[in-house]
Amino acid sequence: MNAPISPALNMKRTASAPEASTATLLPTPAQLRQSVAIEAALARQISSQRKAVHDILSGQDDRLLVVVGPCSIHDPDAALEYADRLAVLSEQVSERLLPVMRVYVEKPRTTVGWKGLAYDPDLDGSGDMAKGITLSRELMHAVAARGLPVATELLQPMLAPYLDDLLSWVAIGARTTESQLHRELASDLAAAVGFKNATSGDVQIAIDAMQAAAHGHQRFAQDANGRPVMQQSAGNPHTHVVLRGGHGEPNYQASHVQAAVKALAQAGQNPRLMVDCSHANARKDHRRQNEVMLDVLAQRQAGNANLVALMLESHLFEGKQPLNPSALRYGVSVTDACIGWEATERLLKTAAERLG
Ligand SMILES: O=C[C@H](O)[C@H](O)COP(=O)(O)O
Ligand SMILES: C=C(OP(=O)(O)O)C(=O)O
Repeated sequence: MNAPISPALNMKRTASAPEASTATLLPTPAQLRQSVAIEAALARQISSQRKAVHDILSGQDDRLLVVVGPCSIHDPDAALEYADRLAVLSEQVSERLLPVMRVYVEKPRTTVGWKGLAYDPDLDGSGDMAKGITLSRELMHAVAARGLPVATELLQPMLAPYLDDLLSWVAIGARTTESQLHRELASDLAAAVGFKNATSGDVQIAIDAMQAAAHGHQRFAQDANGRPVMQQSAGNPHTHVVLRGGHGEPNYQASHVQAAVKALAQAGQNPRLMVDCSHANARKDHRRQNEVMLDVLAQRQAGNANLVALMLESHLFEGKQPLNPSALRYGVSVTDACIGWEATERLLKTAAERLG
């Protein structure tokens, strides 16, 4: 397939879709957890990295949590080159920052579009999900094995048991924070969860989500062998708001942060939060992530201790490209535009210096 994924192509696919729906069996979570197993030492590393994230969110560790990496993964080799570089940089800034790598294998779409490595690893609409979830788990394992904590957005609750033992931080995205299913899922995770404000800019839904996720829930789930179960979750006390702007308007400035912190305090929730330097906070222009980050650092230097975390969308090379499988540039995003590696390195070193 040579054509990029475009609305026209998606319409063509819909037109040629089979009249009756079809089903293809996938491996169970237990099968995949066995074939891509976590060794005891890696399990200990992930457990201590989760605790480090929890400690930042509770104010016991005053480092800055930085969730950084590609908008989406479409090429595991490029992702691993990125991980190698980030692992070296992490060592250099670890006194003041805790970098966590974005390994995003599912993408929520505003309408239609490529939905990520887990859904379509061959980037051609063939939808080889068995390969997609295997590659996703292998990649997360390889990133963790390089010593990096792994972050992802969990979108399809059924995918969580394939991946969640590898995760140190989880996003519930702007399009799903209000969803009861995603709040229930968050209540059952060991990793910390950041709830994004809505695409409209509504922050209250993220605060409501924190409240809902802190509770135990009885929820429909599948066990490791894929059987349906009634799962009783314990509730997740390690959640926070992510300010990502809304409807093209930023919400990272001091007045927005102050308003969010006040609303969190009124709801009796953790006031420590993350600013996403990308998305509507950057008005969808990746180059603006720089100014968002510098503003947030200045707020923190001015004494706002509730700004404990940042998110950056960054890849090996700057910008984005159309998803054309036969003409892809290596290390460039196929979803939202990202800053390149040099800018990423500069920003993380600047943050470490300013918070030193
Ligand atoms: O972070 C990525 C995108 O902003 C999100 O997946 C929505 O993408 P879309 O509006 O291109 O569908
Ligand atoms: C989809 C993302 O963000 P949001 O939910 O804020 O749009 C993302 O961070 O990749």
